[in-house]
Order: sequence, then structure tokens, then C-alpha cells
Amino acid sequence: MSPVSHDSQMGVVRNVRALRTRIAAWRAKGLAVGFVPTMGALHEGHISLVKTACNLADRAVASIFVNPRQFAAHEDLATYPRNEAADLERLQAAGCHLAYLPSPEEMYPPGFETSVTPGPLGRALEGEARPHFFGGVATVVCKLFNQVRPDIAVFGEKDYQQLLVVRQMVRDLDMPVEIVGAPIVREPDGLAMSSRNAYLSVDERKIAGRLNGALRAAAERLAQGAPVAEAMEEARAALREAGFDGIDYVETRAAADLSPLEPGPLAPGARARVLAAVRIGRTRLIDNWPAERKS
Ligand SMILES: Nc1ncnc2c1ncn2[C@@H]1O[C@H](COP(=O)(O)OP(=O)(O)OP(=O)(O)O)[C@@H](O)[C@H]1O
Ligand SMILES: CC(C)(CO)[C@@H](O)C(=O)[O-]
Ligand code: BAL
Repeated sequence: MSPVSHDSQMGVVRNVRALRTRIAAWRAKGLAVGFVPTMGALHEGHISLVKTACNLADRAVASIFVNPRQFAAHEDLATYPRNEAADLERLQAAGCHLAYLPSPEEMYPPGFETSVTPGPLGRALEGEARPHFFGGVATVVCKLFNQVRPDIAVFGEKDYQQLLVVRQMVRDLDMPVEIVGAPIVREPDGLAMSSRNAYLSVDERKIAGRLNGALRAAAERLAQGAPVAEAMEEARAALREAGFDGIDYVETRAAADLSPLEPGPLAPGARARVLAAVRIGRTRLIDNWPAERKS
């Protein structure tokens, strides 16, 4: 027998109509809705977002949708890890109230043609390496917000630029939702949890564990007053020495809006973020770490 009582059984819906029926019943009771969009293959990072949504709202909805529009033709849409049964169990155990799993046809029916295009914030860093990416993310997140109509939505700081792009979209398009950023959940060696970590071989996994250390070391150098350009050069050297096959970028940017910084030392009190994307074998990893100069 299931240890879960009927009352706390998580709902599972796969189309907008069923989703809206469930949410309308909560709204009728005046309950606040928290939302966590995901692409599935869930790990403790995703679960921490669901728990945050449960803490901040009366009901939590999580979506699982591997969004084709944010993958370029050469990327890993076909092989992206999928594990629906395990994901549903994890969501249920985390206290999620409703899982929303639309099909690609439900999200993008024949005739679909409108998209959301982020501004300059979406063109730097990840946007430069993956030019299609933030347009796909903004479009699907906009649709998901219109479908769920949440009071709050929780996004992980692991995808730091994505969090800022979504905040900017919500501000620019007057969307009635509060965006909450949640801290990065890491493996014991510091590697940020990520669904794509499943691609790593045993040897690659050892190398991957050194990404976070390189960013932390850079943030420490910046805290001590090292020039940004010097700290970034040291970080690149550390990543090359660790054995990464490629570095898409390692940069220190203003934490609030990712605007570029001068090459010299950080201004005392200025909040910055060291961000990187690296490649190892067929896997691309991103991570970031806060940096602030000690006064
Ligand atoms: N380690 C983590 N800590 C906190 N939040 C995370 C973590 N990993 C992912 N998230 C957040 O979960 C949400 C869904 O992300 P997604 O499903 O793409 O997972 P992912 O592990 O980032 O996958 P990928 O390997 O494709 O980057 C995003 O808001 C993302 O920032
Ligand atoms: C926000 C998101 C679910 C949109 O597809 C995705 O980019 C992700 O999982 O970070
Ligand atoms: N976590 C971001 C989803 C992607 O890389 O497509």
C-alpha cells in the first residue's frame, strides 16, 4: 500500500485544460500558487526549488518539459536525460502538489508562430555561445506563466543569467509573478548539480569537480583586490590545467545585470559574479560564484 494518503497524492496533468481546472479550484479557495519550471531528470537542485515553492506558497506546481525551442539543431535535444517515473516520485516526496507534463504538441500546436526575444542581457555569455537559447527559454517560460498563472516562480542561481533574463522579461512585459532566485545545490566536491552531469564518464567527472574550485579561487583573488583581467587569466589557466577540453567563457560581470566590468580591481562594495561555461568531452557545464572586494 502507498504510504501517501489520498489527500496528499500529487496530481499529474498533461494539458492546459486539466492544469487550469486544478488551479482554478485552488484559486477559488484563495490559495497562493508557487511554480517551478524544469526540464526533468530531477536532482536535489530541482527539489530544493520545489521545497522553496512549498514554503513560499500554499500550493506548488512543477513542470517537466524538454523545450525543443531552446536547443540548436546540433545540441542534445534527442539525448537529453528523461526519467518521468523517477521524477514524479521525487516531486511527490518533496511535497509538490501538481506536476505538469505537456507534450511538444500541447506547447507548440500547429500554427504556433509568436516568440519572446530578450534584449542585450540575453545576447552576452550564454547568449553568445547559444544564440537561440534565451529566445527559446523566454518564449516557453512566458507560455508556462500564462498557463499556470503562478503568484511566485522559483529559478536556480546555477543558471544565473537565465534567472536575470526571466526577471527582466517579467519586468518588461508586466507579468504578475514574483521571481525568486534559489541557491546552487552542489555535490560534495563542489560540482553544481545538473541533469547533464549524467553524461560525464568517471574520468570526466573528476575533472568537472574542479570547475567550482577555479571560480572560487578567482572570487577570492578579486576579494583581495586583484585586477579582474588578472583573476580571469588565472581562472582560465586553472581550467586548462584541470583538463577541460574548451572554455566558452570565464568572466566577471556586475551581479545585478551582468554588465561588463573594468579590467582593474573591483570597486569596494560592488557586487560581482564570476561566471563560466566549459566543455568536457560532449558535455557543456556552467557554474558561477559571487565575488565582492573586501573593504
Ligand atoms: N544545482 C542546482 N541548484 C539549484 N538550482 C538548480 C540546480 N540545477 C538546476 N537548477 C534549476 O532548476 C531549474 C530547471 O533546470 P533544468 O531542468 O535545466 O536542470 P539542470 O540540471 O540545470 O539541467 P541542465 O543540465 O540542462 O542544465 C532551473 O531554474 C535551474 O537553474
Ligand atoms: C527554465 C526552463 C525550464 C525553460 O525550459 C529551462 O531553461 C531550465 O530547465 O532551466
Ligand atoms: N538549465 C538550462 C537548460 C538548458 O541548458 O537548455
